[in-house]
Amino acid sequence: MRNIAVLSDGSVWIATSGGISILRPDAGGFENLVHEDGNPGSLPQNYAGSVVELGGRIWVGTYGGLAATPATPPGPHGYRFTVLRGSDGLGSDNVASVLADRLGRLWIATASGLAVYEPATGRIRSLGARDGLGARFYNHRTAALGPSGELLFGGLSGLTVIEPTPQVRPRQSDAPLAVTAALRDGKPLPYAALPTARRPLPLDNVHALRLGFALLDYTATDDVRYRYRLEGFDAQWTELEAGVPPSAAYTNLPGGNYRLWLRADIPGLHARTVQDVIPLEVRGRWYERGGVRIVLGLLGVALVYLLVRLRTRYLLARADRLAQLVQERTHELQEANERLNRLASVDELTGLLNRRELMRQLELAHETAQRTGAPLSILMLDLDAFKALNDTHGHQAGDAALRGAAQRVAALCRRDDRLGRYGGEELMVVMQGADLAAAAQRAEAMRSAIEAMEVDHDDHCLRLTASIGAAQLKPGERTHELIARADARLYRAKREGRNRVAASHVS
Ligand SMILES: Nc1nc2c(ncn2[C@@H]2O[C@H](COP(=O)(O)OP(=O)(O)OP(=O)(O)O)[C@@H](O)[C@H]2O)c(=O)[nH]1
Repeated sequence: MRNIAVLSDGSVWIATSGGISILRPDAGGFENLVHEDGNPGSLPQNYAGSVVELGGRIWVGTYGGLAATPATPPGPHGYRFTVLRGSDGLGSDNVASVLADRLGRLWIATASGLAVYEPATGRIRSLGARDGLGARFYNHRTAALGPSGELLFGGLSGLTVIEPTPQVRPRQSDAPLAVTAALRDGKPLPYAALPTARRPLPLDNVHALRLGFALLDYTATDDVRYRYRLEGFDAQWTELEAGVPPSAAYTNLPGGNYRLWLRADIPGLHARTVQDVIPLEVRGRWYERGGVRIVLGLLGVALVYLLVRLRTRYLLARADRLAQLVQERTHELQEANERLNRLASVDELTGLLNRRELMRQLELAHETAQRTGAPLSILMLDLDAFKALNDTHGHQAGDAALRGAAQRVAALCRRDDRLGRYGGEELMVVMQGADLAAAAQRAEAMRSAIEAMEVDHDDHCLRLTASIGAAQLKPGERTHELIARADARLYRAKREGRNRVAASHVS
């Protein structure tokens, strides 16, 4: 139990460390008021000390602030409290003691200062050294009213005695706020040249400016709170920490006329705010002046234009180079493809069409013949006794002979003919537009050209002959049937003694 107070309606309020218990003479038992989480109208904190009735309200000092509730009997929701806290001007939430003076004011001692509250105006004023207060920290429930109405509060550094009088008018200081030092680029300004509200500070080519300022009243300097704002430059006031010599600093201010607002807030029973305005005249640097700006702007535009032109030219040249490169690469690729196609369709040894290409050409000629009805004949040509030549003179001699025969036959081919190597030492000639008689006649010329051929190899003169089978496409016949017939005639030529042309079928 911390305190007992008998109120005007006869109820007894008992403040304890676990809330308030109320005893009414006409009712049995206690009504208990405690803090309830989530209920802002409940007691702010259970540790309660002082209970004071004043101005139709009951004031309860707690460790959660000063709580007040109407003294009239509670409504259906019970007592509902409003709270004044440290942030409202009490100095701390931790209320040590509360006393009412005979002028109807509440004096609230907290763990961090002493404040006076006027219920009529709702004003809270925090007392300081300027009001003659020597103590700062007050103990719990160490307060009493003296016989002449003086208020006594016990604190860590002694006893505070307050004699409340309605006409307390201590000597009021009207000390002004003034600039006490100025540093331009680190160089101090003589005292006589310090700026005032009527004497602007000229700033020519100054990078860094620092202005020290102070309230010219040196009682309880730590209580004074300072702030400043440069109109036209700062969006907000800059608050300075208590105890630090106040100063405002700026660097590289753009040219123009400014007003530096300085402000000092003095707390206490007679709290007041002092303000001063210092004009600053910053002359623009050479590049900030009108004409120079226009010239610089034009130069900038010209530079950007030049850069864009140069960049465009560079990009166009690069695009040209790339296009040229792409063209060169495409050409090389085309050539490579052509080479590949040639390689894919040409026989390496003889330089004639290879079998795959030969068959493709035969199919094309077959399609044309089918479509146009023009005759189509083929020759199957096989070198005679080629194995013996290989065996006698060697494989390379065989190759040379094969190449020689291919050249002779090629020399006798026409523009529309297609000559290819069908297999080992076997050649095929596709003759578009040639009937059997014409084909047989030209086969005979080829045979005789091979017979007359002499191939020099390793001091040897190689001679050889060839057998040829000729066949003309019959209506409706397929290519493999045509080849089979020509082949059959070739073998007949072989059977009949080689070195001859067989152009008709004799079984
Ligand atoms: N040097 C060489 N020989 C080849 C090539 N292709 C096939 N030959 C050879 O040609 C020979 C063909 O022999 P055969 O099929 O018995 O026929 P041939 O000896 O010509 O006798 P006939 O056709 O009956 O007159 C084989 O010995 C193959 O090795 C080649 O590209 N170069």
